[in-house]
Amino acid sequence: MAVLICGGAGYVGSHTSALLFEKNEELIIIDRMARERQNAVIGGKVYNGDLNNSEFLDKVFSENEIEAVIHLAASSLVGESMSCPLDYYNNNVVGTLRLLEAMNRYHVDKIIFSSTAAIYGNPKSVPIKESDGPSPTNPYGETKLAIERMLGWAEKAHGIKYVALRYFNVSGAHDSGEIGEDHSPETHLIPLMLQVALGQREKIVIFGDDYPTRDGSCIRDYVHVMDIAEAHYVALNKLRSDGPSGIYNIGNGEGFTVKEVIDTVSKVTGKPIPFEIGAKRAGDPAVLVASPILIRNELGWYPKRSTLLEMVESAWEWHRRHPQGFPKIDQGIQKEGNVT
Ligand SMILES: O=c1ccn([C@@H]2O[C@H](COP(=O)(O)OP(=O)(O)O[C@H]3O[C@H](CO)[C@H](O)[C@H](O)[C@H]3O)[C@@H](O)[C@H]2O)c(=O)[nH]1
Repeated sequence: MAVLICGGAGYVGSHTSALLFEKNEELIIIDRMARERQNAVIGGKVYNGDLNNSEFLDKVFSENEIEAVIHLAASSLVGESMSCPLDYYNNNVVGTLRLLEAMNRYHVDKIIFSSTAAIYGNPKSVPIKESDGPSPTNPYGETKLAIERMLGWAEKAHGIKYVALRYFNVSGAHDSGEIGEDHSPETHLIPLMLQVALGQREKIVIFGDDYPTRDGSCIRDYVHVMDIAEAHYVALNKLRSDGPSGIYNIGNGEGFTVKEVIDTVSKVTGKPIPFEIGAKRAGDPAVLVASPILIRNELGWYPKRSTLLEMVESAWEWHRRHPQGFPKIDQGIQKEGNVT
């Protein structure tokens, strides 16, 4: 039986797919960008399509024997969600609703869901525990919280077991240096800085320097993408062995300011990273740092590449080797494959 990975051509999705492929899992990947990003996918049967399309889901579920779903298909930019909230509800909440309906129709009863630290909003205390009340400050976080709650009700009514993984700030790349972070347009801090180091950008804008933090810039908990991929595999095996549903933080338990990230990127790349101070970004909490204790105690997962240096080195390896990101299809580099 196969594992269905929704959003398997995205940043976390492609690394999770690669890990499961290396573990000899049978994979079905669906992604609405599967054609454009086919070079991000190293194995499995790939379908190009949208979760909101129930007929498409019927095709995927009827053509394959699916044991479990790993669901990472979502719009995930905090700033964009502030200006296009309805798109976020449509892509994230409605897309997941259609997926759960399909799982229910085809009697698939296990799902690993990619949730986010954005559901906490401005935390009352750090490190943030899963038991701390959710209070999102942006529509992106609201949609992920709505989905977590939908999963809870779907379990009660339909017996669909779930693990929701609340990612903090994903960073780094696959050990091969052949898969990595490639968004268009890029908005994330570390890849933007690496573009400065590559000479593709002049400088970085720090979004606010009067937050109540040690140097005034925002603090985030960065976690390596391969550690996140591993968390999905661990969670999948927990559900396979009849473990209970659960919601877990996926972070390191340590936070770094934007200015500290600049210093690390400069050290790793050997290049200065010029910056200027800009306005705060709407919806940005000052500090997000995880308590990663619960998942360690219950699932035995902990981050193995936990230093910022390791994460930036790994991201730099990918960006250095692939300064333009994945080869684009219109550049004529196309893989043999069964993109449907
Ligand atoms: O040009 C930039 C880009 C970012 N930042 C700052 O750098 C930090 C990290 O920003 P990212 O955009 O890299 O990441 P976010 O923290 O906004 O978002 C990440 O965490 C969120 C949860 O809070 C969501 O999960 C989201 O998908 C994920 O990318 C933030 O404090 C942001 O204000 C800057 O100062 N300048």
